[in-house]
Amino acid sequence: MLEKDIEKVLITEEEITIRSKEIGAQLTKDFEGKTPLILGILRGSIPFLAELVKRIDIHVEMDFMAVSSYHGGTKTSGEVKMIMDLDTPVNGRDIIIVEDIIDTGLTLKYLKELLEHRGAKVTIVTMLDKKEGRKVEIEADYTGFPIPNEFVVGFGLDYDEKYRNLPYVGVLKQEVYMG
Ligand SMILES: O=P(O)(O)OC[C@H]1O[C@H](OP(=O)(O)OP(=O)(O)O)[C@H](O)[C@@H]1O
Ligand SMILES: Nc1nc2[nH]cnc2c(=O)[nH]1
Repeated sequence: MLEKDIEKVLITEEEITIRSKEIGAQLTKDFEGKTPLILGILRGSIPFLAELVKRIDIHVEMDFMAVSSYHGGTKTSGEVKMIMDLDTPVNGRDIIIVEDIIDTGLTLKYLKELLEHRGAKVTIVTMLDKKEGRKVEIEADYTGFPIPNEFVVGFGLDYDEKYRNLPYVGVLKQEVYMG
């Protein structure tokens, strides 16, 4: 049903599962002896975060923040707005931010600076990295897949709040934006 709106699949469910296992194994090694706080950025990160945490074989805690830089459609407003802050104290903690995508970098730069200012040690994991979209300098420590500069949906990523539930990452047909 939803598939009829998809022009092409960029990353399959199987590829995401395999890559999540690899990143989870790497995080297990790199954070051995620690209990990092896995920080999911709502809403887009949820499907990837759910996939990833199952592959991390050390104790972790989980919390969530909501920020927004995209206000509908495919365009960014350029500013980041705090929608829901953390209540866990973060001073001195290892925080692993989990994101669905880095594009301009504005969201993660804002979050990283905010959490570091509060005394946390921040590590960034992103499922997708659209390097050509960057407006500010920020890099992920662990990346699932680099992708070209195209607007993508699925596996958490939305177009007007829809398509987040697609089990893969894809590009919509042009007519979907016009209709
Ligand atoms: O690097 P940037 O250009 O800042 O873009 C990346 C951000 O944009 C999307 O979030 P959005 O604000 O659309 O919220 P959502 O997760 O609820 O869809 C995505 O989930 C990232 O958080
Ligand atoms: N859904 C979606 N959100 C984004 N936020 C930044 N880039 C993208 C993108 O390609 N798709």
